[in-house]
Amino acid sequence: MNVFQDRLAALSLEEILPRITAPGTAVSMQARLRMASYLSGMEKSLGGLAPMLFHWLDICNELDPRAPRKAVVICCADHGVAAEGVSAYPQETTLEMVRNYTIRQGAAANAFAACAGARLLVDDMGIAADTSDVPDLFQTRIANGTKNMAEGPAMTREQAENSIKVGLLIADSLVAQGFDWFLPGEMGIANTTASAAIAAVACHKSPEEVTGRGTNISDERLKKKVGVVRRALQVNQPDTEDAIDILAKVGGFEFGCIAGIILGAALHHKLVILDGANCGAAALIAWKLAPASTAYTMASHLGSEKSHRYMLETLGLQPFLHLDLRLGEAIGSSIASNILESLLASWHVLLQESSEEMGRYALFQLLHEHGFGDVDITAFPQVEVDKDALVDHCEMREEEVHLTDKTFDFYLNTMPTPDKEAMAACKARIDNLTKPVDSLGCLEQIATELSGCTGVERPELAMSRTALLYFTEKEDLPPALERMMAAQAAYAGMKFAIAHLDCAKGATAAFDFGREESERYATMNELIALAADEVGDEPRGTMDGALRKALLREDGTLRYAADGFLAHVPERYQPAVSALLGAMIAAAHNGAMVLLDSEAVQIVARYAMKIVPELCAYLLPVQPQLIDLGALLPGLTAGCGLQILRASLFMLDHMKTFEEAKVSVASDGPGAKRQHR
Ligand SMILES: O=C(O)c1ccc[n+]([C@@H]2O[C@H](COP(=O)([O-])O)[C@@H](O)[C@H]2O)c1
Ligand SMILES: Cc1cc2nc[nH]c2cc1C
Repeated sequence: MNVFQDRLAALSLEEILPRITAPGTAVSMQARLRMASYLSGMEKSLGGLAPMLFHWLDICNELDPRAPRKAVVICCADHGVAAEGVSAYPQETTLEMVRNYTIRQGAAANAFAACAGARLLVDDMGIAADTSDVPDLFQTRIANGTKNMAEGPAMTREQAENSIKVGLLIADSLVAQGFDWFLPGEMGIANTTASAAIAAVACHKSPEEVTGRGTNISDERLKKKVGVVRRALQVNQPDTEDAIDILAKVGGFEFGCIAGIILGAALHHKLVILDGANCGAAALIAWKLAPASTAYTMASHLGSEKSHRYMLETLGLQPFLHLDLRLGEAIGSSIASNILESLLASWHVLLQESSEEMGRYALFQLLHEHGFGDVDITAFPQVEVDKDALVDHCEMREEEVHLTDKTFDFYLNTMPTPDKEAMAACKARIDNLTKPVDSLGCLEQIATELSGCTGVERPELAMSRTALLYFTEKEDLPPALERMMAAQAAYAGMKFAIAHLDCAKGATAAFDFGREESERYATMNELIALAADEVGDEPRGTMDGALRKALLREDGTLRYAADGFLAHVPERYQPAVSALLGAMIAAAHNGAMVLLDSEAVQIVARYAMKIVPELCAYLLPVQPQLIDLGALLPGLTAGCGLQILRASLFMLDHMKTFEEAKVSVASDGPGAKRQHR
């Protein structure tokens, strides 16, 4: 049964596709000007986030859009090629997972859609089993699974077109329900064999270059899978220039549906945040049908499937999350949506603040001079933000600071170590959550590390209280900047503390200041985020560069022994470096995990780990390890790191085990040893 059956014949792709055109750029031009005027040169500090924000403003054609309403759509289908033994799981896993999404609600898609505040829609595009008894399943089935593409076409041309039309109709329905951002995902045993074949054709690559491990299969099975992809291409000879031909011969119904959702989003000026390689394969189909559709998409992460890199290159998209994901289910896109949403919220606050500060006339003049005189700057809704409630200001004490009873030796001798038992139990549970083993990559690692720091087998979301400690020598931060940082921190759920350094007091006093403030916040927070900015009269954003130059060799290794490295730090940065050192040691000593905001903070942390090796287990570097945005605005990167960490806690909290959800476990690859029911 397909709820759209009666409407499919009336839709004509030939009529619809030419209507897809790229968004304009007028709004982002206005936004760029405003940002430049508000942040007076600091707009570069947003790194790659600003272009993402502008991208959405252009798509929706609004300078100050509302908070986005998000829909995750999981398109499910089976694949005849599963008969070739290309997956680590049996075909019935597709149906079992559909029950998991809808009835037990214990899959990754449930956890991460909740984390993103998104509505979850689960769609049957072609499961090879009866799903009539599954509640809340959107019935849009094209057929009971595709045919085995290693023996002939996976589907007919008509079925391929219909799967795209279903996606278009789903997009229409999402628009009618008021959704702004679409996050398509998929589930279907053996579908990474199909997406590899699509990538080989669309990106002009060999089967070896694009065939990955999917559900984490063994070397032996991977070899076989490469052969199956090769055979599918030889048998079918898909026409590179004909997207429908590619989809029909080596695709799957869920790929067609996602391609349709992308095309529909483009028609309605909505944003699609792409997920892993399977979404990439669908985006390639949409791109071949209507190249402008790609302008309505955004990449989230670079997944572990080999084809993903080539797909994004072909589409001209830049992923910014590096979480070693190999799952699908809109996991990367859910996290990305939170990060983009947080910037959108800060942008909104910035618009409010700055229009008050600069005066409407001055703003109007500025815009007018640049040819945007017709912008209605009075049209932005007002938000009430109590600035004082958002920011703590911490000052160094007036009297001369002495080392208190907690000496450096005291910290060194009493540093805690992570709870190995809790970590092992946490990891064993994660291995048995309903997903291919290790498929949530860094998220699994972060959750396990937090378990070690807290000594709790299953840390809860409530255990991610975070204080952002931002060390600065500046007396007066530009108000718009402070407001933006405060908004960003508030949105990420971090207590924002500005710790004012008085450099005249010297490095030892700064160390004590750092350690005391950090200790104070660590008693109330499980996480301490550490940020600092440039000091002295250097141009902005130079502390990273200065420390890199002073403390690292060309190849990125540490230049000095830990003992006395401070003497090699340029004098003006010594207080900040000392304060950071004190803060990270004191935080870890109190069992708090430390989020490292910038490259400078990371360099300090690498020296700190040489002094106190136990620190390693308590530190969470964010950029470029997890997120690659080049963002410099203090706290922004740490805030993104916190969103990633929180996502991992949603995983622990919401996901069910194979046993609990009655899902089949792996029979191949590393999962075969570690998963059981
Ligand atoms: O989209 C991805 O990047 C991705 C990477 C690895 C695995 N998957 C998921 O794993 C399943 C397909 O894996 P396989 O080994 O059965 O082809 C399917 O349900 C996908 O959602 C998805
Ligand atoms: C095997 C398996 C494959 C998946 N693909 C997306 N989610 C999944 C969950 C499981 C359990």
